[in-house]
Amino acid sequence: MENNQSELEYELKRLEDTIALAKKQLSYEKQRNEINKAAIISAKKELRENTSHTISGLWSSDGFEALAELSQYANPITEKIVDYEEVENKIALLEKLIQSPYFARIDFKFEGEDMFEKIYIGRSSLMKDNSYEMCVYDWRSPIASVFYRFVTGQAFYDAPAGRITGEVSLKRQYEIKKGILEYYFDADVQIVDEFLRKLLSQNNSSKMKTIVETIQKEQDIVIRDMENDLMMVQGVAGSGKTSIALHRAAYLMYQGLSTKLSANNIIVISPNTLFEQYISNVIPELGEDNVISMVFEDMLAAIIQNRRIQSRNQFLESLITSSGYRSTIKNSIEFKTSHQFMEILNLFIYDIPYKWIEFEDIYYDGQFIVSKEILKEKIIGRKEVPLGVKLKHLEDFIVDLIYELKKIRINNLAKKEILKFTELDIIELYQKLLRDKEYFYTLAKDFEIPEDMEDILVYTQENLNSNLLFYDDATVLAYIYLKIYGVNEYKNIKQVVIDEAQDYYYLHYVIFSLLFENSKFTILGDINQTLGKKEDMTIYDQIRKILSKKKSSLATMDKSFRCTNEILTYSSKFAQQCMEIKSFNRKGDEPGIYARDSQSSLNDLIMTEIKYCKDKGYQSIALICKTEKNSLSLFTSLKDRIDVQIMKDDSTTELQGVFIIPVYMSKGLEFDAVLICDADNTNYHSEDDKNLLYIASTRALHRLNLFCMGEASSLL
Ligand SMILES: Nc1ncnc2c1ncn2[C@@H]1O[C@H](COP(=O)(O)OP(=O)(O)OP(=O)(O)O)[C@@H](O)[C@H]1O
Repeated sequence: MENNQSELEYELKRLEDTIALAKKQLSYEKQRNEINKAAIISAKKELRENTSHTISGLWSSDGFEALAELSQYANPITEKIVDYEEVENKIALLEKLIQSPYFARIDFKFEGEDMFEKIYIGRSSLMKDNSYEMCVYDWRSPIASVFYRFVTGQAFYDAPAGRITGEVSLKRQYEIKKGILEYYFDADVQIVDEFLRKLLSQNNSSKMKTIVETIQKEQDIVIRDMENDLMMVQGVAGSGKTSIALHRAAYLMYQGLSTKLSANNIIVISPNTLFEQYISNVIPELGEDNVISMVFEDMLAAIIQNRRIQSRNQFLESLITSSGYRSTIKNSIEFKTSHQFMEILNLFIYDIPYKWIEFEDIYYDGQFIVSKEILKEKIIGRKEVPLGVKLKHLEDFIVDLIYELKKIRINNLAKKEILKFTELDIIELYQKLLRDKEYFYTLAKDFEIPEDMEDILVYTQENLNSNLLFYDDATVLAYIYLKIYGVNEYKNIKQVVIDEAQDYYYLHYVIFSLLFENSKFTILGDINQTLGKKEDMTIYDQIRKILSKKKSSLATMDKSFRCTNEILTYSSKFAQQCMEIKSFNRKGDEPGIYARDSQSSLNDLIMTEIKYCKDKGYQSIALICKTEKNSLSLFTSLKDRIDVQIMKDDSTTELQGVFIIPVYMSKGLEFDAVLICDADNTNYHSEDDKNLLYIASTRALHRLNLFCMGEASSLL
């Protein structure tokens, strides 16, 4: 690319000045933290010296005074530590900034002004000393949106004070590494596309990367949306949904500076641990460290407590592999997470104090305290208070009555005995609901129930007797817990980001709405990547209804950035819900289907393909099988021939080198090359299997091939 010499000199000088400014600020911040550190050490010493004799006596009669004295010394230390950590964060940002201070520039003339201003945009901002003038603007600042949304000409952006209009005369992009300007180019649409194509052609790393330099206009609109309480995205595989989700979380953090949103106010919910680990670098790389990240099953486990829960991966494995039980498993989760069953549960929960709690007259030390009628009345009234809370109040009421009459505080053992009925065993209650068939069918009489309801009841009873809570029952129990005890956690959450939206069922969304009653939501999914159930666009209407937010919007993304043209065209035939899928026009090899008569000759072929991929320099080569069972058998036959890993439910290994992975675990991830290794007709024949093939084949960035022993799947 030719650059005018004086422009180049200008840019080199600009870079030098920016780095010098950042270095100066870095040295200032480092000095500040040396002082902070010394102050913390001396304050700690003071605390030790002045309070050591009282710390041991905290439980003595003058303990309270000692505690007050202790906090008098401890509080300033806490403040200094917070200050220290803040400066440490600044230091980390400046160190990154010195390596690569900005990636773009726009020349913008504000309406009514004569001169174009040069606006440099980087991953974080840099302010000139002793002024409010920006040397580099954060990519999340309002003016930076002009870079993502406009080419040269008239442009505008929305600032807190309102819409600002103006004109763009130049858009420039830079590649700066280790403080050195490698190149820059003035961007028109074609050149930007070319730049992006080169970027997308690179080989994969084991972790997801940031996309700040190339965020597309339609992605930027979602990332910066502050209008909607519920922002939904339906995007084809590889359209950047996860990227958008994470950049949006970082953007909301930045917005939080003005809206008092703190790190604890944003939660990103991941479908599983492997995915959580895969995306774990992005938000820190965007300069934000403390966004809460949670795996959905862990949230269920936190609500239910003390019971081991079947993971979604384990659930999918059993759904996919079990031939006899398959339809029962599928119908069971579909029914138990449906609106109908939720209504049945609501009737059941309403009934609990009438039918399932045995109130008793209370005696203490032989003396009558209170009648069961009074106790029941107290529980049945005040419908707006959750049952669990009322039972707790009842407990206090009885204890107080005893104290009034007997003037003694009862000990815990006696309390437990007296108050047996105020503690509910939710699992036992749920079992009763399913065991008492007459009662169950009475509650269900107005609702549509599945034809194999009897099988589902038997299947559930068996599962509840095992020491693992199955995924569907865990969902139901979490719902009952929340309805009975109310929500005590997540009260401070203001923004919830949910990826892989198509994987959650009706009741899951009800749980989200109970947990995060006052939050705003960003929900991203792809109906073509649904596993274990049928899904179409109505899922988004359902979500809208369940979360019932004032303002909501659904954006659709139809362009895939991940796969080559050939892979995308091939994968599209597995997409069941017709929607146009555009590719980024990146070329590659045609996917091939290779069948062999014996496993050993198939393995030889797979080995040849792996060698080819390695020679091409591919960093991540995924051998995808339908199930964990198939993965294990492939692993056994290859492990002595090649360095290969296997991904299982609890794997947290980096996704690098050659690995074998069941298709449902590969969701959301991507690999340089994909080999679908069991593409025969026994494994893939149904409509559900089509979705599996869609997911597996769209994981490939550059190369996709399918292998099978015997007859190839008729779906290929
Ligand atoms: N604007 C962009 N610039 C550069 N790369 C991008 C951009 N948008 C997406 N990508 C890249 O495309 C790939 C797919 O993105 P991502 O995983 O976010 O898509 P997705 O819609 O969540 O995919 P899936 O639903 O298949 O899991 C990633 O490698 C991501 O870095």
